Amino acid sequence: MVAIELHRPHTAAHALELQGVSRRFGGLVAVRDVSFALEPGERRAIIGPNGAGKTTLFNLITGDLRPTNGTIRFFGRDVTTLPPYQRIRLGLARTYQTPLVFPRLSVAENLYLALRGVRPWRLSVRLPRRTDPEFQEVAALAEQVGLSHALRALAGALSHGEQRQLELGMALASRPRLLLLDEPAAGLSPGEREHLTTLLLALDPGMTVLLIEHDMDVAFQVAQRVTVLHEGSVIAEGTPEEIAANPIVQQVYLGGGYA
Ligand SMILES: Nc1ncnc2c1ncn2[C@@H]1O[C@H](COP(=O)(O)OP(=O)(O)OP(=O)(O)O)[C@@H](O)[C@H]1O
Repeated sequence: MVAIELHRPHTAAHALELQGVSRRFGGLVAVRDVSFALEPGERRAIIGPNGAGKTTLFNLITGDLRPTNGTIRFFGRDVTTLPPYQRIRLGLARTYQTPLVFPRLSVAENLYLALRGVRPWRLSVRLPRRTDPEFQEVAALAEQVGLSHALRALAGALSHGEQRQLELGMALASRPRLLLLDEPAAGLSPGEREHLTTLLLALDPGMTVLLIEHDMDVAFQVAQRVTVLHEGSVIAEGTPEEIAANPIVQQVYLGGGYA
């Protein structure tokens, strides 16, 4: 009997797939042979102690760094050698550890620029009027990230938590298929963290989200699966419950103190 193999890329179903990805800095291996895959719509957290390689891994996915070895695919397409802007065109968006907003512009202006950055609208810098469709989009984004009340406020005058909300809105402006969040809860008060968690849980379920997070409560609430990095390698992967109960994770990351 002749076996017929269907010609279909085996990775087509994955929103993001890393295969054997490594990155060296001289003699230091910051990321070592990392492989994992995210289903479309999946929420995944990457956790690990300081120096585990989380930021390096993020930069490899965004294209800010090139891997020394391995392959990275978005929706089945090999993007390993693509520069960041081409990955953005394929539907990638990211936020940063320190919110990247224009402090002297209003919330509406920041959101408008983010919308314009991804669409070839007219070159005018005039803000849209309330009756323009563009204004409706700005208002909808502001509402999605809980900033409807602050459309005219200067971004620089917002609280740290609100700046994170604004940055999230700016990242969502491109309607990304894959959203990377770099420590979204860093520096937030407990109340702000709770608010952010609610916003993240309300994101379009079709969008794939990968977040690096130090805050266990946020990571475990938002993510369906968690990948644990230690000294550049993946040491565990599973549901938040499995990770919280994993003795190796408790030992290396949680110091045995996590119940
Ligand atoms: N550009 C670089 N040149 C040399 N070494 C680097 C560089 N970037 C990162 N490293 C090293 O790689 C290792 C992993 O760093 P990375 O910042 O990715 O870890 P991390 O898990 O994000 O840590 P943190 O939680 O503290 O942000 C560290 O030992 C770090 O010093």
